[in-house]
Amino acid sequence: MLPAFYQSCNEMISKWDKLVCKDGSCELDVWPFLVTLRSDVISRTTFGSNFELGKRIFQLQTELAALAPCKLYSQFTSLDGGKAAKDDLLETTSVLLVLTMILFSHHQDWQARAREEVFQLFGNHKPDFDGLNHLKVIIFVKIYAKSRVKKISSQLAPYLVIALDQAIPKETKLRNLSLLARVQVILPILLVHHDQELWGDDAMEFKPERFSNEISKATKNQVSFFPFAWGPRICIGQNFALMEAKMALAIILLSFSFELSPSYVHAPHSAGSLLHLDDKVDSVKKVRLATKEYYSRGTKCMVLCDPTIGQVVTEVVSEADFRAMVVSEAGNETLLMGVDKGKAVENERNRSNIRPDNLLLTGPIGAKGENVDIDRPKVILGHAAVVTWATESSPMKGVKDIKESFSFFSSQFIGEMEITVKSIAVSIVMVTVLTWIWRVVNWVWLRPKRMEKYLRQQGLSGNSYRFLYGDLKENSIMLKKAKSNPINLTDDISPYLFPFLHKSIYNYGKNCFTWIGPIPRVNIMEPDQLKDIFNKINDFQKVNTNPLTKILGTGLASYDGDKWAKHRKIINPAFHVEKLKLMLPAFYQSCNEMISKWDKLMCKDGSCELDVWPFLVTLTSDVISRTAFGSNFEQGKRIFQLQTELAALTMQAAQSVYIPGWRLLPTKRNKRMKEINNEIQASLMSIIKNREIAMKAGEAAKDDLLGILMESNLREIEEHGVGITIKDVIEECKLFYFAGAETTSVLLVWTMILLSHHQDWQSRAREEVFQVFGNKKPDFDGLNHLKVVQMIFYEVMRLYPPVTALARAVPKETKLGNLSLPAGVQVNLPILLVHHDQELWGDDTLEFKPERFSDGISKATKNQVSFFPFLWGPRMCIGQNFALMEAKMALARILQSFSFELSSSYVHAPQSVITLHPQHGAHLIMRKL
Ligand code: HEM
Repeated sequence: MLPAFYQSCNEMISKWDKLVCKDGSCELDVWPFLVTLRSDVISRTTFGSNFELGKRIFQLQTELAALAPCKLYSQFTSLDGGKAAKDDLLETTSVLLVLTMILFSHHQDWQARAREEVFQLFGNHKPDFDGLNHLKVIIFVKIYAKSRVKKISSQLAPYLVIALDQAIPKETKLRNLSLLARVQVILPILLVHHDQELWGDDAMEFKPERFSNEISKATKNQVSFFPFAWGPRICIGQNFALMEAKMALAIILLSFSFELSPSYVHAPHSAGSLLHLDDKVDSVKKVRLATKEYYSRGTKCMVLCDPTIGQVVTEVVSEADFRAMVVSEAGNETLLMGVDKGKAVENERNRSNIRPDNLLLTGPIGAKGENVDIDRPKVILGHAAVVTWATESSPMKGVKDIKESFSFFSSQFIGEMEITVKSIAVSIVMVTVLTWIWRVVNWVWLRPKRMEKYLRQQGLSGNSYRFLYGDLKENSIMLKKAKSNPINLTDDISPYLFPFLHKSIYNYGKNCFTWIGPIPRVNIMEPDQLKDIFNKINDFQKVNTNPLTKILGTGLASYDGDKWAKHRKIINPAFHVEKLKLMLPAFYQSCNEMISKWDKLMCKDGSCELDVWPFLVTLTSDVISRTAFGSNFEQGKRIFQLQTELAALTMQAAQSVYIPGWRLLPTKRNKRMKEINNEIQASLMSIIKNREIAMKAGEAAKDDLLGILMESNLREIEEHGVGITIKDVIEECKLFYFAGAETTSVLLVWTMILLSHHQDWQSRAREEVFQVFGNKKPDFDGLNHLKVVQMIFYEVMRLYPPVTALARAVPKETKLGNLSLPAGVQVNLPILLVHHDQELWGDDTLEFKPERFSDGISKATKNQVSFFPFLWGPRMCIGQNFALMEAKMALARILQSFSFELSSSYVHAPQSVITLHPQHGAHLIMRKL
């Protein structure tokens, strides 16, 4: 970065060269040049461009600082914002340099020593890095500022006032002090730097020799010098700033000598949180400042008056400074500059009398000035000052009537401020509205059309995009129509469940695309492409269509990336086979309760007609209640009912176009969903809290899903410092409920329906169960040996997969085989359609033939990704073994106790409500064995 420093410094020196008069000297206000230098260096080193290019940004920032000091204020008090850091950088080094020049002007001996050192090291050569590191005399002291000014000392002596404040978030011990939460501590850097107890009687004197033996010697190893702050949050740009300042000063010293101009007014002050120098007049060679500079530039200026004598008494401050004061301090205690009556001056000639020790503080000035009690200003020290307004054309000299001057100020200045603020507000609203219009137009039209063109170029086909709704309307009409026609058990259910997709595939081929509102979804049915999608979980992410659906459960199933990996790692142990064994009694108990209920419903002839669907739903939710929470279903019943209701509402919501922000509207559905969610959260929270209390009381972690999850989380925290939060645990529990109960009851119900229809397979399954267990209680090993039952389950899930289709989002342009998918599209993974695909499964694909799986899945699929009821790859269902074990236990107990067949009242109507439900239930004739 050194060349950038050098170039910027040289540019400044060249400008000064041009300003020098014939006698080789000139009077110059160096401050603006040093500010420009600073922003030039920042522009070059940050953006690689020169200042001219960044000038606009810089101008805008300066204007912003003037108009919105409150904003700046807050930015600086929390030193975390990036912008704050940048503004910091812009100001601080210029302040350091200007004060160094002022002090060197006043202490010519040190200026000479510094110049000597620079000449010795560089002669007339360009300063280099090593040389700059060897500059010892140039020591910068006590002049660094970076936070908001908190207090101004009455003896606003030589340098700048500076303090850092630190908020205390919780009650904290500070040595022998106990500080309450929210108290703030002020670290008055300036006062510490000037403290006689720390620095001796000559604390206020300019003596760079203090630092001849490094800072630690000068401070006697105490924390008494911290212009760059101290500790872990020490200014990150310290070296940058010092190197830049050394370079600038070296070049200045090599080119010029300087002294104070007689018109120099020493008045360091601060505006907002930044340190500015007021009329910082310095001289280069023989100097004289153009005090009139503000006037000659035509800039409006402020004049400070002494209210007691009603006269203009002091120098101009910049308009920006004044705006800052007015806006930020309205109604609050205000810091204004004025003069002590005794030292007040009556005319311009004596302006130079204004010294820092004449400064005083005044009280509130009111929002628009109206409330100022001119007669009794709240004077903290000395006399109040009132600010009036002057322009080049009407400089307000010798204002007699303060009230007059004040109303002048109110009408002119505030009026102007209001207009400016109004026009800025209007511009902001306009820009915001235009941006939103652009976004909406892009979202509903331009982007979909762009993507459509791209997809067609890939050889993909589908309907042309229709405004906003895409294919949704047609889809919903077709779905309604399909539902009105009853189907038989042997019919293909895909046109019934997905009539629109079915038609699209028929019209455009398997790789067609459909429109989910303005988002195109490419259908993928080719096993290799599916494999790629399942493996590349970061390229193909979970779809984030409707935030409403998140209410159902955000847990593991909805995360991506690191969060997913972490949660999966913590939850995995809960589904370990060893843990499954421990859950078997819970499975057994729940199944037995169901069987007992059925027993009680039997008529005298030992048979009855029964809709088994609600019983199976109760069974699986009972199992998940017991295994997840160690409590029985009755306790979790409410949660389960609510989850079911929530699923139905979510499905409704997911079928309409997703409009951002819609879910926040207080529609009946949205309100109900929120209510349900809150109740579920509260119930789960109480279960988890009770568990925590028990664990704290020394009870061993339970062997249920929640206990194992909490234990695994604790282990993760011990090993890696962070685990998941209670809120996360709640989300995972909600997910267990939904993913664990719904899916398995669906598997069981279709199994019973299909076994009713295929009595031969029912007999074979029962035979196997009796062979393995007789009438005994099914055990873990035995369940693992149920081969026919396993084949039946696979075939049921092939024909009736509980999860019928999934989608994935494509966040960035991605290759998939020979396809290139643009960012923003989605891929559709139609599990059911792939499971029924004749090309993959043969002509008998729609037939119920469990024997396909007699040699396992890989043989049945010929090692292709053509069967994935639990998905495939790293995101495969975590509860697969749990579900299969539970289903085996249930079917074994049912087969041991009953035979069953379809009732004549059974209506075949599979319905996709997230999972594949039997719309009209499962009416069977059950016979006691
Ligand atoms: C027959 C029963 C089940 C079927 C067919 C099934 C199916 C699936 C499918 C297809 C996925 C992938 C979803 C996606 O990535 O979009 C999945 C994920 C998941 N399932 Fe299951 N599931 C069943 C039972 C269970 C059970 C009993 C539990 C827990 C008690 C469970 C817990 C989960 C979880 C936590 C995930 C998310 C995994 C991840 O994203 O890493 N599932 N399941």
